[in-house]
Order: sequence, then C-alpha cells, then structure tokens
Amino acid sequence: MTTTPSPRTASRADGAPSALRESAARLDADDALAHLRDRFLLPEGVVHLDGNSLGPLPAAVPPALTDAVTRQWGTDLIGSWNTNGWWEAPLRVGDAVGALIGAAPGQTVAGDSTSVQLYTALSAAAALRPDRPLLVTDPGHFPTDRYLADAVAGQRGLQVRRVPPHDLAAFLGAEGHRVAVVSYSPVDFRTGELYDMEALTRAAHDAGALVLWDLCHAAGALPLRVDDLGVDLAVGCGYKFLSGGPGAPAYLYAARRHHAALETPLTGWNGHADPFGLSRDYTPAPGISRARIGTPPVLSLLALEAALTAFDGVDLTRVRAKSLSLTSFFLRCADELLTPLGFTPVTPADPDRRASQVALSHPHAHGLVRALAERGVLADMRAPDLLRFGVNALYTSHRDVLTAAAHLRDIAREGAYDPTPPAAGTVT
Ligand SMILES: Cc1ncc(COP(=O)(O)O)c(C=O)c1O
Ligand SMILES: Nc1c(O)cccc1C(=O)C[C@H](N)C(=O)O
Repeated sequence: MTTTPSPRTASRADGAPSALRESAARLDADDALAHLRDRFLLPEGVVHLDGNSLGPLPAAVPPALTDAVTRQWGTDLIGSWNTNGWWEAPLRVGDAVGALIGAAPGQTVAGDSTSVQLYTALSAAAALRPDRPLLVTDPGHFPTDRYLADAVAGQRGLQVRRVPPHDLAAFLGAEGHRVAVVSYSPVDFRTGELYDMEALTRAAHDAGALVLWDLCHAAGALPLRVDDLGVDLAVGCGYKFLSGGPGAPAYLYAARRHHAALETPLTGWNGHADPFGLSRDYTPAPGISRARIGTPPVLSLLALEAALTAFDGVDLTRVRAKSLSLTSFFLRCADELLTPLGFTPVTPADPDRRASQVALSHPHAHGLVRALAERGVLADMRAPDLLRFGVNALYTSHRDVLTAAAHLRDIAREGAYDPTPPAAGTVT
C-alpha cells in the first residue's frame, strides 16, 4: 500500500446494515482469541487488512529492540556474539518459526531474504536430483519465485515447466520421472486460493521428485505440517503473518534426511563446519547450519524472535477457525454490499480452498485502495484489478471486516476515488 491514512476514521461501521452489524458483534463476542489483539500496537482508528504484505508492530518488539541496541550492542559490544546468543540466533529463531510450520528443531534456519533462501533451496534441490532435468513451478507463483526458478534452471542446465497446481497430477503422469523439484506456494498470493499441500506433496513424491514450498502466505495463518507431510524444503518470509517487521529475516527449512547431502550454492563462512578455524577450503557444517551464509542481520532476527512471542500459547487450529470466520464474513459483506457495485470476489467460497485473505476484482482497484487508506482502512492492490484484504486472527475483528466493506461501498457508491491506474514504479 502507498498512502499514510489521514484522517483515520475507520472505526465507524455505523452505516452498515443492522443485520451485518449484529452478526459482527455476535461473532466478536464469541471470539476466544480477541485478547490477542493486545499483543499488537495498532494505531487508533486504523483497520489493518494488509498483514499478508506487512504485519503490524507486535508489542513485544520495541522493548526487545531497545534491549538489543542499548544493552547488548551498546554495553556488551562484540561479546554479545557469545554472551547474548547472537551467533546462535539464526538457528534459535529458525526453530521458533519451525514450531509454527510443523518442523521439529534443528531443521530451520532464519537470516537471509526469501529470495536468497529460495535460491539456496532451488539449487540444493536440483543438486539432490542430478539426473532429472525439469524444474516445475506455478505460472501464478509470486514473481521472485518464478525469476529464481528461471535463474537456477539456467545455471544448472534444467528446463522450467510452468504447471498450475491443479494440473500437477496430470503433468507428473506424463513427465514425472524427469522432474527434479516441484516449487509451489500453498496459497495463491493474488486470489488467496489455498491448495492441497498434502496431495501435491504426495504427487511429487510418487513421481520421485522433491517438493519445495514457499510458505510466505501460510505460516502463522494456518497450521502447517512440514515434517508430517514429508516436505523436502520450504522457505518463507518473516514479515507477513509472523509480523517480524519490514525486511524481517526469512527462513529455510530442509528435512533432516537431506542435511548430509545438502549442497548450498552460497558457501559463506557462517555455514562452515568451523567458521573460526579460518581454513583455506570450505567444509559444510553438519545439520541445517550449513544453510547459513554470511553474518546475519542480528537486530532484525531479534525483532522477529520477539514478534513470534505473539504466538505463545496460541493454538493454530483456532487461528485457522477464526481466520475462516473472518474471510467468510468478508465474503458475506462483499455479497451484500459490494457485488451490486461491480466488485467480484475471486477468493474461493469453499473454506477448504481459502487461505487468510479475500480478493475482489474491480477495474479501479488502485484508486479504491488508496481511497480506503485515506479513511484508515489498509489493504493493497495487485495488478491489474485485484483489491486484497488480508485477515490475521491474532488481531483482526469481524467489526474490522465490516468497517472495511462499508467504507468500500461508500467510496464506490460516491465515486470518491481516482480511477487513474498506478504509475510505473509505484509500490502497491
Ligand atoms: C510467495 C512470496 N514469496 C516471496 C516473496 C518476497 O520475497 P522477498 O522476501 O525476498 O522480497 C513474497 C512477497 O514479497 C511472496 O509473496
Ligand atoms: N515484500 C514486499 C515489499 O518489500 C514491498 C511491498 C510489498 C511486499 C510484499 O510482501 C508483497 C507480497 N509478497 C505480495 O503478496 O504481493
């Protein structure tokens, strides 16, 4: 999103039909997770429905960062690598993320960006299946995943096949024996469609291929079971549903059974078996440590670590149930208030096929999202015509959802938005 909301007026859903207001009030009254909102510092008068792009500030982060800067860096100085656990932070934070994605400790490392982690994972997967020439990815995958698939394929002499998840089984039936890795996301970042991770993982494995999941839009939003499903590799960012802050470290999961043979393409000294031995040649560390590269962004790791405490004691099956309640309610509001005004929901109505966002198509998506931001409702748009609304069960209420839908109805009805498409280079 682009605009600083001013004035912030989003707390008003007064103009919404009373049946919707009563439903929102009832659903919020029954919400066993409502108290978790206090774990976030949400500005007054803002409805935050863009946590699928950048989560808001968790209350635990400012004191953790103050401590990291003033006591650890300011006073303990370089000794902090030992005394304050800086050296182990990528593994410690990796394990904390691992707990949210269903990974037992010792298989997840945090530190570099999702794009870098993807490069590592795709390259490592190709090296684990050297006799197979195909890399399968989703034509609708997030751009960085597609670009990196092309780059790794080019460097390793592979060919990329763009196969939508719904067509994977048929594709593997014909070409499966040639596929090294299937690289997918369980969630379509535009529409919010949720794919069947279990069935797709099994299909890849039945063909003898590896599977790499990009969990950016899933981790923290729904229960994940990477160990149970036998996932080979996974990556994800720290700044969406994990709310680790702008540019938060991303993570890489590699199943333990692959560690001994895991060849990482960026052989930085932090991944060395003996980083301070300063030896001439690279010897990979045992375990997931070999996926470390260079000095990690410690302050960002500590911010992410603090952010993850927002999940302490939280049952992700409850998070999922509330997220579905929020998105169902959003679809109902859309049906009653927005479809008559030219909005078309593109997110599946079937809850089993819906992740934690609702997307609506409208030819003036950009202007509408900007007008919403001016009224204190934060959402985003994805070109050419999608308005995206991400819900996070840790802090979103049904009233928030209704407020957003009611403002959008008013803006559309009044024509109170600029229909000009975004200029090239605009962050949307
Ligand atoms: C599925 C997915 N992968 C990767 C990224 C981004 O990668 P990076 O964190 O390197 O910018 C995003 C969003 O920005 C995404 O939605
Ligand atoms: N990572 C982002 C950024 O650095 C700037 C703006 C947006 C983003 C995003 O996360 C986009 C997001 N992955 C998406 O689903 O479209």
